[in-house]
Amino acid sequence: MERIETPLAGSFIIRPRVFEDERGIFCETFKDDKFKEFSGIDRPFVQDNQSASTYGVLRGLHFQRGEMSQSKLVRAVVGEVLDVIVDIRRDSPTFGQSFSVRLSDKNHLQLYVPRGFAHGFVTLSPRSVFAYKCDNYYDKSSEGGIIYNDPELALDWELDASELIISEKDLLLPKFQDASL
Ligand SMILES: Cc1cn([C@H]2C[C@H](O)[C@@H](COP(=O)(O)OP(=O)(O)O[C@H]3O[C@@H](C)C(=O)[C@@H](O)[C@H]3O)O2)c(=O)[nH]c1=O
Repeated sequence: MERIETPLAGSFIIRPRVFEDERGIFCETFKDDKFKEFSGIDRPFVQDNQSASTYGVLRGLHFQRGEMSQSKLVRAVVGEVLDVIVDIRRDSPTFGQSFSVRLSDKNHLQLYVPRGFAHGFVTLSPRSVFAYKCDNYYDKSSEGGIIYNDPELALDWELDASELIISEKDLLLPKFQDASL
């Protein structure tokens, strides 16, 4: 298991060691001690989530505010997604900056999304199963979001707009400038 830097302060990628043989593959997907070493954070993950999506499904950009903010450790168990994060911590040197990485069942990469980041992903394969750990519970009243195609953020989702499948809720999200962070 190794830690790979991203340009956004506090966020990093985890690459597990993958063992391959005639049966398939094996890899460790989470180790508490390694995670603490990589993140420097001693806070337990308290909720695991999973979603399944078809090609073109875009979920995001989401975050929870204040005391209910969540850090997430995300990965694609099946298929491939483009995962996108935006640093929305006003006091951060990388405030407003974004980073994206392809996560797949081939590269086995995981992305650590710190508290104070907006997060989203789009499915690039026919189907994806996306799994993530959260260090705070889901709280509907703390949910916030930013519209995926905000012109200021100018995120590249790699697919044509006509291919995207987005929930009504996500299509109504505000621009970055108007979002209550
Ligand atoms: C996220 C979440 C949703 N739900 C419910 C609310 C709703 O009825 C249904 C679907 O919720 P959503 O449409 O918000 O699901 P989704 O769009 O997949 O939301 C997720 O998107 C990605 C990008 C994230 O970063 C996650 O933190 C989360 O916000 O599931 C829970 O019960 N617990 C949860 O933790």
